[in-house]
Amino acid sequence: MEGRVHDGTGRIVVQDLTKRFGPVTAVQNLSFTVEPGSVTGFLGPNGAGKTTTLRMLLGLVRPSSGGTTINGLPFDRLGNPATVVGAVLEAQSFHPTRSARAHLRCYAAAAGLPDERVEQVLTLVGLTTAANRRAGEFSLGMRQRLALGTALLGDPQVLVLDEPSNGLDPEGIAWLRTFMRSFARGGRTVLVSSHLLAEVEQTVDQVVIISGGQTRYQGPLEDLRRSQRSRVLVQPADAHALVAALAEAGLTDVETLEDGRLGVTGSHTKQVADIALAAGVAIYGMQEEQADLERMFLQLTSGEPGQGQAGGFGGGAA
Ligand SMILES: Nc1ncnc2c1ncn2[C@@H]1O[C@H](COP(=O)(O)OP(=O)(O)OP(=O)(O)O)[C@@H](O)[C@H]1O
Repeated sequence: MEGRVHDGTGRIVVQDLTKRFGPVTAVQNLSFTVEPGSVTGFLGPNGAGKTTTLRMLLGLVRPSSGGTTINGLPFDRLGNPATVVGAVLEAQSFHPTRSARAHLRCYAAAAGLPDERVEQVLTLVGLTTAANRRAGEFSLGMRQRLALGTALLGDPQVLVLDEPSNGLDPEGIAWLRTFMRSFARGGRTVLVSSHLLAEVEQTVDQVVIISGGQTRYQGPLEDLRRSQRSRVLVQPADAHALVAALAEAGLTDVETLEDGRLGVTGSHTKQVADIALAAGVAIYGMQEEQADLERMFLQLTSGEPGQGQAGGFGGGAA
């Protein structure tokens, strides 16, 4: 397509990016890469610098230093950007009396796209029946769909969404999740920001976690999950005997909890039960404590700038 001058990959690269607003350093030496064919969650608490980073990526804010590229090019050299990257940022506003269809036609015309594309996009985002209604009367969920439709007009290779679940009902969230997945499955790139890991956990394959304007972790969500080792909580008749038997089997990361149970890290219920049986120790109760991703996310993001834990998890840290 005309204007699509790029390396063809759909890759997003953020390199040594820094943005200062007067005394506030919103983003500090941030580096990460977003690969095509996957949904990447861009995560961090409120004020972490997510929106500022996305605005720099989209050419809306000038970096103090460092830079960003999409398809190997900075935003202002993308030619016809609508065909490369579509974005839904926070606080989208529409002309209140203009219909959804008229709104999309307006943007399509500006990007040199035919009205036919507007009809395709209305179908894509499920707004066909509401197409002639005024955007001012739309619910928040419908406005989000319209914003997404606007972003998709140029059939972009890369989709950037800033906290898109805000204000969506469960049905809308489920729909968006399916949409993002299928978009990425076709080999395209999705970067979606959120301040809640739980919100995107079921959607994303990769995560970039930032806090205080710095990268805390970058890599597959699965690696992060794996790095959080689960624990078996066990109530034995004879704690001393079980601790000794576990140690003999190489399980030495064992602690005694306040309620008298043992917490065995790095094992699973079947292994602990087998060891107890072989040692002749009766077990009164046992339970596996699931890896708590949210707790890890909070740990990762609670550090101040300069206290990053990057490098400590899963080997994919930036
Ligand atoms: N135009 C601006 N002028 C001054 N400070 C700003 C400006 N934009 C952002 N900041 C500051 O930069 C920091 C990062 O803000 P940013 O909006 O990028 O974070 P965020 O991770 O997107 O948070 P949220 O989820 O709350 O939107 C904050 O301290 C914010 O107050």
